[in-house]
Amino acid sequence: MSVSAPRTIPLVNLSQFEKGDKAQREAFVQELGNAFHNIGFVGVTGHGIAKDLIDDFYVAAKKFFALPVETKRKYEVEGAAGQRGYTSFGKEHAKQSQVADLKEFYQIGQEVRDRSSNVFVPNPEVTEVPQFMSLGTQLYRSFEAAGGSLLRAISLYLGRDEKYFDEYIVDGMSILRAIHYPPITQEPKSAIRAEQHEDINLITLLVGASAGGLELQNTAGEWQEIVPENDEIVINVGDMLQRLTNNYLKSTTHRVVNPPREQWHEPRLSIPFFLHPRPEMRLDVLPSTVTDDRPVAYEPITAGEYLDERLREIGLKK
Ligand SMILES: O=C(O)CCC(=O)C(=O)O
Ligand SMILES: [Fe+2]
Repeated sequence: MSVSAPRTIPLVNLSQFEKGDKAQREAFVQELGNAFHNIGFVGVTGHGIAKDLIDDFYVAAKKFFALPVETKRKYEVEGAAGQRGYTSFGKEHAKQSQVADLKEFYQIGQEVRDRSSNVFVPNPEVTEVPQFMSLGTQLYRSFEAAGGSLLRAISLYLGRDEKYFDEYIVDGMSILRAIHYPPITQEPKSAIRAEQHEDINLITLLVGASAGGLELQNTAGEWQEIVPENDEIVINVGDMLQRLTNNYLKSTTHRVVNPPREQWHEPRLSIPFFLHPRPEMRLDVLPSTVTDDRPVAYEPITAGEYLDERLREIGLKK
């Protein structure tokens, strides 16, 4: 992107909320909240996620995806609906699409603080790339902390107690996903790297899209490219937060398009963190978001029930 090109999404600095004075914190809350209300996407700097950690995990993820497919398939975890371990190329598709995305991915899930109360399927250890899980787990914790901070600002924006989300995200169902979009070797029939979709979770934090291609659909229905700069991470609202706020905060449709033919040989690696609450969190619409113009749009449901429904729709759960 040239220096003068306008940004598609606003940019905010999280350290202004974490370390700033009252006025700076209030300004941050408004900027973040307005971005989530108007566009559903925002760029964040000052997020506290160490660049070295991202870079090192990136290297480990590349090593993992370079393994033979038979080796990678050892990490397909039975009964985990793709929520742990490896999901092979051509498996996941967007909910309205019959055609699978041009990607493979690896998902790391919650390691609960108190192992004796673990309700989740454990994460396998990747023996061929020993740093992969330790770096992934560290990155998971960093994302969880930055995401928790963003949700504190959103609680204030919604007029609630700052700690409203805190109890729900401790030991929540969040997922760190390393995605590999391999080089394209022949004209895809209709598939693109990631077909248009909305994320399921509360918010998504995305780092290191190693190449372009990420686009959001604006309210006029046009596709706009998102080009993060330097250490900026891209945050978007997912369907759970949209549902909780009765569509006041927007879960915006996005996709990853194929590059021009000259760049087909370039793979793309990205690392989204899908921040999910604990399964028992209720997603019933907040009464404060219901108005005459905005009547209740959704039935009451828990996060666990909602996730289950969505995993079936995208082909990860039978
Ligand atoms: O690869 C990307 O940049 C975005 C991927 C994405 O939107 C997703 O996995 O939900
Ligand atoms: Fe997404």
